Amino acid sequence: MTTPDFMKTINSQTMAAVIQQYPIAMDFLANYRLNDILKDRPLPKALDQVEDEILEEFGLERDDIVQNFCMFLETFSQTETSLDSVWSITINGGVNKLKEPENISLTISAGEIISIVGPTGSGKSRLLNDIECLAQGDTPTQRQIMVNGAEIDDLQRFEMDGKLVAQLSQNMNFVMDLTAREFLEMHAKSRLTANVDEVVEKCFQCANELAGEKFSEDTKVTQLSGGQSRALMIADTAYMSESPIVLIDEIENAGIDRRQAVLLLAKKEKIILVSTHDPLLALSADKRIVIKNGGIYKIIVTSEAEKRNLAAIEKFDSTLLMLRNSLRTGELITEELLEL
Ligand SMILES: Nc1ncnc2c1ncn2[C@@H]1O[C@H](COP(=O)(O)OP(=O)(O)OP(=O)(O)O)[C@@H](O)[C@H]1O
Repeated sequence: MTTPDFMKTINSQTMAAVIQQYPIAMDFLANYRLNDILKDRPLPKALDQVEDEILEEFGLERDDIVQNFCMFLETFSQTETSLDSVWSITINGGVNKLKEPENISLTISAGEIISIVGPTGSGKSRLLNDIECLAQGDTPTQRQIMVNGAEIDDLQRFEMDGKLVAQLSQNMNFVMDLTAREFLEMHAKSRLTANVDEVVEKCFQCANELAGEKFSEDTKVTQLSGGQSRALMIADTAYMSESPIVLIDEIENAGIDRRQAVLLLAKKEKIILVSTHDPLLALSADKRIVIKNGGIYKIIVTSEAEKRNLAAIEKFDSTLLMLRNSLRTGELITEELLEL
């Protein structure tokens, strides 16, 4: 929708209806100290009731406020629609740490899960960073990232900066002292989510399914464990983020149902790249990129035979999980326990 389209909506719909559709509208009103305007009528009519003094403070006429409001909504809605249309990215190879060419071109489509494996220090995070900054031959690897099969120019790179990729990194440090519900609500509103309560509820339930240890809506985010905060961010990314690409760095230590987390994100038609040392996660992906000496050394498509091995790996994994839980609860690790 463009500014003139928003103008029509704003003139014909009550502010209550506009706010319900675009909760971020409340932030705009708060900026102009207009939180308390009458919401049972369209904005121009509501502004008629506002004292001149308040408007003079900002040096604005009533018409300017309406115009600015429409532009504000247009800016936010554009961020949403332009990102809807990313259906693939292509990694064009550069060079490894020895400056040998990678000689590859890999296209990854929406809904695909790609794992990245390789020894510590081999360059897995570097590859994720190249994708995040939409490298154009200007990083140490000289890789080039294309979007929807086409090269991107500086302007597009700038416009997509920070919007294309949601990065779930190892450490989730929350700086604000909000409850889990307040945190989710804040995100829902700033992302123009239409039905805030419903989405917040879904996110919260999903985070609790993923997290080993349950938490309540009133738990402060600063008090969540590493695993719980990771689960909260994964649910938040799945249900609210418009970013078409999700990069996950080392999910295995997080104490959450990591396989379920990755499958959930893929179901949302996102492009998922997971850097991992974990066989369960690596084989859950459609393909895995093997990194050696800073370069893409192999791309392996997960075969049906490998997928069949997942069941056996899951069994090992649940034994390990059970051992971890026994340790945590102060039990002794006996031979009987290992034979279970
Ligand atoms: N092709 C390359 N050319 C030059 N430097 C590179 C290249 N690839 C990676 N590096 C550099 O090598 C270092 C280690 O890479 P990185 O941190 O990506 O490893 P990693 O595989 O993620 O390690 P870990 O498993 O320990 O997290 C970084 O400084 C990175 O910038």
